Amino acid sequence: MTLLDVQDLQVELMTEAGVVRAVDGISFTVDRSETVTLIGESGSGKSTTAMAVQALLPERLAVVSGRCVVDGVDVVARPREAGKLRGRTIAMIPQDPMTALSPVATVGRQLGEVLARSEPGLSRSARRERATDLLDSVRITDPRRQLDAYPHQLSGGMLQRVLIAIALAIDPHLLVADEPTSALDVTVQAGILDLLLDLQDRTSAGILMITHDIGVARLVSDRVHVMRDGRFVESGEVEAVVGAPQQDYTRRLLDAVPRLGAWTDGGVA
Ligand SMILES: Nc1ncnc2c1ncn2[C@@H]1O[C@H](COP(=O)(O)OP(=O)(O)OP(=O)(O)O)[C@@H](O)[C@H]1O
Repeated sequence: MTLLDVQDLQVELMTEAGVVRAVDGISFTVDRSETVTLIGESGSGKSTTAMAVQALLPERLAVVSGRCVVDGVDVVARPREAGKLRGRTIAMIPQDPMTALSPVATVGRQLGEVLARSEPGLSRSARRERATDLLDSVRITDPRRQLDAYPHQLSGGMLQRVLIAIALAIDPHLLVADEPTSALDVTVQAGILDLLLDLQDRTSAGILMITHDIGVARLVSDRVHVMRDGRFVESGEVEAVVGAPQQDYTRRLLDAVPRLGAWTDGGVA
């Protein structure tokens, strides 16, 4: 069975300026062990899609139609059941690790709270062991000591590793990663992406990756969908799309990859 099956998804957002059709009839799938990337400029509808897949759009402000089936459950038709999938089947890796954790609780406590929900039978000491193993699995050195650290004591890259450990604590089938490296220093970005791929190998999770960065897409994706104004303008295997883009928009997106040298402020028209 396909892990995530999205068919003709449409999302209209009620904004102060009126109704915006943020997602306009897109269809795609993600299987276990597969990474599918939505790539596009800011405002193209990527994050709205990621939120719709998790039934996280505010009901009063968003009209969602189409099908969005996660592990056999259509989260558009049955948003209440989607709540049960979150934190069990679906986990999210957020964009900004600096603000995603509570500043007043230690890493160990925040990881422990997730474990207490996902594995209620664990004793306190077993939870601590499991939390240590999880930090170890995201390559945090001296994990036992880091359990007692507060978020402000860790770097952005370390915090993103902690958030990945928290996501993994529930053994998710589907990971939704919305720009997981864009808030991080370039020197640690590749390490985080490499870690995600390594964990995917071990867990067979499917990944829905959201990025505006063609370098990220190229590194992690099996397939990509290029998004513009709520629609897919081009889809395919990553090497085909990046190597021989068929659409002008994709070509301009590729050309917009920052290079050393002249700075142009053109964006992608
Ligand atoms: N809270 C909001 N209020 C008003 N408009 C919104 C809101 N959220 C999204 N939109 C609009 O919906 C459309 C899709 O936005 P979305 O955030 O999904 O795009 P995106 O590709 O993820 O961009 P970004 O990378 O900047 O997050 C845009 O036209 C955007 O202006």
